[in-house]
Amino acid sequence: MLICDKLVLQQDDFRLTADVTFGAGKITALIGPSGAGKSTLLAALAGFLAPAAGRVLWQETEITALPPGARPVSAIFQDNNLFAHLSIAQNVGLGLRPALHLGAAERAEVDRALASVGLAGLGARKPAALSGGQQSRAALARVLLADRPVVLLDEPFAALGPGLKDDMLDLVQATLGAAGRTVLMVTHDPGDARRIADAACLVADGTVSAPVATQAFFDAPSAALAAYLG
Ligand SMILES: Nc1ncnc2c1ncn2[C@@H]1O[C@H](COP(=O)(O)OP(=O)(O)OP(=O)(O)O)[C@@H](O)[C@H]1O
Repeated sequence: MLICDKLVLQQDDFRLTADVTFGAGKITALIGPSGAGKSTLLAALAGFLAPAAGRVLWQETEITALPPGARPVSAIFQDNNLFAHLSIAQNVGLGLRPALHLGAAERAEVDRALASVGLAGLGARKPAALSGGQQSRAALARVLLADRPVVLLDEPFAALGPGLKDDMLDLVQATLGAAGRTVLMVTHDPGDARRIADAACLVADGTVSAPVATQAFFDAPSAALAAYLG
C-alpha cells in the first residue's frame, strides 16, 4: 500500500491535505478541478516537494525524506520527459542506469522494452523524429524498464487525440497494470478512469479524498464530484 499519513503540502498560500491509502497493484485515477493540487500530490510522492507535515509510506516503510532517485517511484509527466539530444534507445536505457553505458544484455533489455510498447526498430531515432504517440510509448518503455513498483502518470497522454489516448491507456493497463505496478494517474477525463482505473479519488477543496471503486465513484458521486462534473 502507498499511504499518505496526515500529509500536508504547502506551496505559498496553497494547502493540500491527504490522509489516504492507495491500494498496491491498483490503478487509481486522480480527478479534480484545475489547480486543486493533483500535480502537487504527485510531486510530493515523487520526492520533488517536501511535505509541511505528515508521512509517506510504501509497504510500511517510511519514504518521506528519501530523495527522488532513492524512492520506489517513477513518473511520466505531460512532456514525457525525453531528452531531445539522446536517441530513443538511450532515453529508455536511462530507466536501467543513468550513466548510459549499457552492456549487450542491457541493450537487449532496452530492445525488449521498446518492442513491448510497439517501438521495435525505432531505438536509433531522436525523440523529435517520433510522433507524439510514439514519444508517449518511449516514456512508458523507460518506466517499464526502471522497474519501480509505484508509477505516477501526470496527464502524459492529454495532448494525444482520443483514439491514440485510448491506445496508450490500454497499453498502460496491459503493461504496468498487468505487472502489478501501483499506478496513480492524473486525468481530467472521467472516460480515462472508467477505461482502466480500479479506483478513483477526488482532489478538491484542499483535500485528497479516499479512493473509491471506479464504478461506484461515478455512479454515486459525492456532492463535490457532482459539482466538478457539472
Ligand atoms: N511552485 C509553486 N509555487 C507556488 N504555488 C504553486 C507552485 N506550483 C503550483 N502551485 C499552486 O498550487 C496549486 C495546485 O497546483 P497543481 O498544479 O498541483 O494543481 P492541479 O490540480 O495539478 O491542476 P491542473 O489540473 O490545472 O494541472 C495551484 O494553486 C498552483 O497555483
